[in-house]
Amino acid sequence: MPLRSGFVSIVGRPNAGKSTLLNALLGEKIAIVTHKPQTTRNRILGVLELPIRKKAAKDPGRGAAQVVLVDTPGVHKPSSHLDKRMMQEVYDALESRDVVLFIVDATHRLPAESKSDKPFTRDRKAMSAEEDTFALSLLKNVDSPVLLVLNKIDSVPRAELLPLIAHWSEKYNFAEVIPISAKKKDGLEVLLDAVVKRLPEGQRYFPKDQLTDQPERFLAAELIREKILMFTGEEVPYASAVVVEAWEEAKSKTNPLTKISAAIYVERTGQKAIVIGRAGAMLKQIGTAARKEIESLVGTRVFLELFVKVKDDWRSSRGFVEELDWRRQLEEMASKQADDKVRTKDHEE
Ligand SMILES: Nc1nc2c(ncn2[C@@H]2O[C@H](COP(=O)(O)OP(=O)(O)OP(=O)(O)O)[C@@H](O)[C@H]2O)c(=O)[nH]1
Repeated sequence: MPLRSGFVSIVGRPNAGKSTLLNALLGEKIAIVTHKPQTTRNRILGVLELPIRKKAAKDPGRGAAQVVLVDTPGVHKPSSHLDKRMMQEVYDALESRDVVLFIVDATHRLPAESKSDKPFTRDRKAMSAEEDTFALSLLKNVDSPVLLVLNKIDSVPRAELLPLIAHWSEKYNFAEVIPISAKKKDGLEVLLDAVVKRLPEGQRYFPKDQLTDQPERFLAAELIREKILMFTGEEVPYASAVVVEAWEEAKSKTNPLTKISAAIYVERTGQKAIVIGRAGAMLKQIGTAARKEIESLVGTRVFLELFVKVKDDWRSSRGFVEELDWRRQLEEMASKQADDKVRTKDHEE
């Protein structure tokens, strides 16, 4: 059976569980996850290699496939430059895709239910018709099949799923509806079957053993940002950005140590004080938690140095927001390396 391959974009409102789904499908953490909305800022590719699954009694089997998953920032109406950049990442991810997964949080109550006197718990917010309509509007020009993925079914009584499916199916002609729990890894095989059968036959886009297009250096920055999101409150998570400024590979083979130095940018001095904490306690907590995860990512001990810098209103600065884009940082690093090589050559001549 020939290989199937293609790009599959995961889109949906903030907090729907897109990054959790990406990590669950890959079996590795390549995207950070928090309970705070708008955690993901850039689109991230995850490459999933699927071997053949042989036919069995009740299983029609599945051919081999390479599924390139594209995680995207949550769909929201942009206000700052950062928001606009995040939404551009969503638009880019929707262009010429083979399949789109539109993921919704099944714990959100239907608008009709919201009017009832059932009390809402923190985890069961009402749907916002306006935000959902905005998210759906992005699918207007999508030619590829769109699957509706109802996530978080572990937290919703089964009986509540049918009205939810009816509600969404009225709004868009989804190719299929698939209930899952990304957190509990429930329904993922059914989802993959539905995806793979819609992919064209073709070559691999990435080498067989490549997991993501995002280099370790940038995932490390994301892991630091994840800890800031986890440990700080109020506006600080949204006003923070992390840039790895230096990365020194381990030299010793016997007891390898990777040295990393990263800057945490915030928008105001008050936020800087929060990130540093009393006697540096908060920064230490962020650093220790991030270091542990980076160590398991790179497979060596890690020395992590963190600095906190204030950049007034950086989210509204187009230039700075562009600089944060890791694809752009990568290009700049490559061109600097090329310049350095030329300079060394000049020197030798
Ligand atoms: N109960 C339950 N919670 C889930 C499930 N999937 C994700 N979550 C939780 O939902 C929250 C948001 O998950 P993310 O994966 O960061 O969501 P996202 O859509 O990538 O969010 P943004 O980056 O804001 O767009 C986290 O607290 C997850 O643990 C699920 O299947 N069940």
